[in-house]
Amino acid sequence: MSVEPDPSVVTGLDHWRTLDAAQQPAWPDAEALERVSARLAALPPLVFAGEADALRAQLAAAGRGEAFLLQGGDCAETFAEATADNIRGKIMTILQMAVVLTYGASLPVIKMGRMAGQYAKPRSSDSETRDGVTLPAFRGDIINGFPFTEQDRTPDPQRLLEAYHTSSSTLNLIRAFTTGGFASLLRVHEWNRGFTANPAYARYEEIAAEIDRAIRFMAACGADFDALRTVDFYSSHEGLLLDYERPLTRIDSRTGLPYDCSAHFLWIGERTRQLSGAHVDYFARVQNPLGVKLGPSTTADEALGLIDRLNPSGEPGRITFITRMGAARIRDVLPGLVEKVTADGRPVTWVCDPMHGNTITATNGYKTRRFTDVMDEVTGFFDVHHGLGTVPGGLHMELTGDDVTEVLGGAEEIDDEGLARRYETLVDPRLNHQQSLELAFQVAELLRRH
Ligand SMILES: O=C[C@H](O)[C@H](O)COP(=O)(O)O
Ligand SMILES: C=C(OP(=O)(O)O)C(=O)O
Ligand SMILES: [Mn+2]
Repeated sequence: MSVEPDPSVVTGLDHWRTLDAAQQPAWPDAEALERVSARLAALPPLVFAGEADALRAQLAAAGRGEAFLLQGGDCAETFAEATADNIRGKIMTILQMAVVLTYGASLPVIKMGRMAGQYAKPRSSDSETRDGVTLPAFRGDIINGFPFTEQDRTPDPQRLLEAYHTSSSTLNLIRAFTTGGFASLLRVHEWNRGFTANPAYARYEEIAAEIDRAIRFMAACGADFDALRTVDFYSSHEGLLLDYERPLTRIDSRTGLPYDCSAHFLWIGERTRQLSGAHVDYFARVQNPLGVKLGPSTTADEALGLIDRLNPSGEPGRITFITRMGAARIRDVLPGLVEKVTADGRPVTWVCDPMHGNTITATNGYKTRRFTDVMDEVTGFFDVHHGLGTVPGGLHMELTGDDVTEVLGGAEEIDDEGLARRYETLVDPRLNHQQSLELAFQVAELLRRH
């Protein structure tokens, strides 16, 4: 039986069009956009509403300290990089980190990719100037192209369809890998043994050996490793480009309520979380679990206003606050915010993004981050929550499975010159495969100390 939606629910989904929408492209051809929207609206949803509900329940558990979220992937996915090797590398990295964190936290880890839709980027500047030529800034493959030509940089609505189809094939491979035996706990553990066998990472050997013993203990107890051959893996991206999110929003036949079926989880970015803006209005109306990024200037009133708008009834798991304060500021600014939000009583899940508050420019011009700053912010996040008796619910990372050189440091000691070796990101620097695993092992060490 299907439940018909209240007509006002459906008309409300277009209310954002009357509000200020930050960070949207200026499409040159409104009719072309309309044709694409109609096509997108007729295509199948990418995820099922029931999966988003299951994720909401798991995020609620993370908010209570009964699970831990690991969300990771590129800053900006690209169409060209949606290859089997790349997708496999990111999944492997996230699964390997998740095993280490499961052990470190003694909690189930919710696995989520910034994948299968992370194509739209907010930018500090609308334009870019090179050698006296000014063109629109690159806003992600779903909007325009990276090459610095007028044709590439002109927003093209056909890209929305390519984003949909690329997301669809990415998600298909994710589902195949995570349910077809590739993600089996024993295999992932073997990959981690391979990592710590490298002398460069010997300091993590102790935890790897402990995990090994734990797995042998499980085997001796008769654990059903066949049941551990599949994992749930959720998709997420920044809910930024409303011309994409609106046509992919569907009425759930079970409840008559709208879900944004472009991904399981959508987050509102630091630059688009204005209480009276289009993004907050739009996402308030869909049922998915939502994230909101909170930077160091966030006031308690803003955070409480976001709860009023996005989760007035205080449903557990509905809101995840992803704090990105910067290593230098987290210990000063996070406690007051967490205290005031906690006093409100409506639950939120607190997650740490240790990337976006720690971006610097290297001496040779590369946009980068220091591994030590990233780790310092994660440490500050755990310290603050432990100090307050609140729950550190997860990590939000920019990472890739490749051997890129975009973040400084780690055991490989990537330095300013080293960045040039393999700097491939089109927007923000990502931890490479090894740095991501190092981070997971260091977090496991940290959790052991706590
Ligand atoms: O991913 C985050 C933002 O899109 C990014 O940091 C903005 O970068 P910009 O300052 O280079 O525009
Ligand atoms: C744009 C991003 O982050 P923020 O909104 O926190 O700056 C991002 O996650 O890539
Ligand atoms: Mn980014």
